[in-house]
Amino acid sequence: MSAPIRIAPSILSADFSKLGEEVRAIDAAGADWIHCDVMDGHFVPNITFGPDVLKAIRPHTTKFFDVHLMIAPVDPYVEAFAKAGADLISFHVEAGPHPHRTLQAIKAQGKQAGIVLNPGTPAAMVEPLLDDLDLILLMTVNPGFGGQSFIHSVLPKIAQVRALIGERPISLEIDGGATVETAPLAAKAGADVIVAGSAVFKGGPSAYAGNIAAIRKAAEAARGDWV
Ligand SMILES: O=C(CO)[C@H](O)[C@H](O)COP(=O)(O)O
Repeated sequence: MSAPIRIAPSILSADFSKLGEEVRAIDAAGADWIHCDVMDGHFVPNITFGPDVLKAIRPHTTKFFDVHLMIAPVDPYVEAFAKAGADLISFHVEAGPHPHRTLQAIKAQGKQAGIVLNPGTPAAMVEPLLDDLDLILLMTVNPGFGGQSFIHSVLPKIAQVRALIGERPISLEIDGGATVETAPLAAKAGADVIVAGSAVFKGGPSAYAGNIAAIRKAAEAARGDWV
């Protein structure tokens, strides 16, 4: 039996002038997780927010905070993001030479841990880490900006990672360019968590519930029976 598809709106596409309100709106609209994109202007060519902003929005929802660190180095900031309210912290395997050490640091904070692979990074990079992971995030755009187009050549890697996961309780998330057209392709290949920014936030708050429901319906209809 496959896990249900979860939709994780990326607040990168929210109105930053009223983030608390936006988080409440996507919670009410049916978001499963809240995806928080942290960018440092060094690992990726954009800057978003740090632990203080995460802490400020945390009281606005009880939903699962899925914190995606696009930063290097990672280890000096793990504790701050954990204390700010992250439920899961993911980081890029490309961000440093000691991913296993970083996973241990996240687990030591009592949080779930995830590893992220850029589109150009092979599936095999997750293999030595499988027993320590709660989530694998495959980027379907090059990280740094919302509103980019889904990179279709990542689809075979989604299937490869799904096969590597086997029966382990690891979520397989995709991030970037997810729409009602592309989310089903990812779900069919093996993804069970869909991050979507522009496709959720387009049209303003009155459209959020419809946008989330449409992505969920399309992905659920296409998903594979992986486990
Ligand atoms: O991590 C990200 C970019 O690095 C974003 O989460 C991602 O791009 C989502 O935005 P969109 O759905 O608009 O592509």
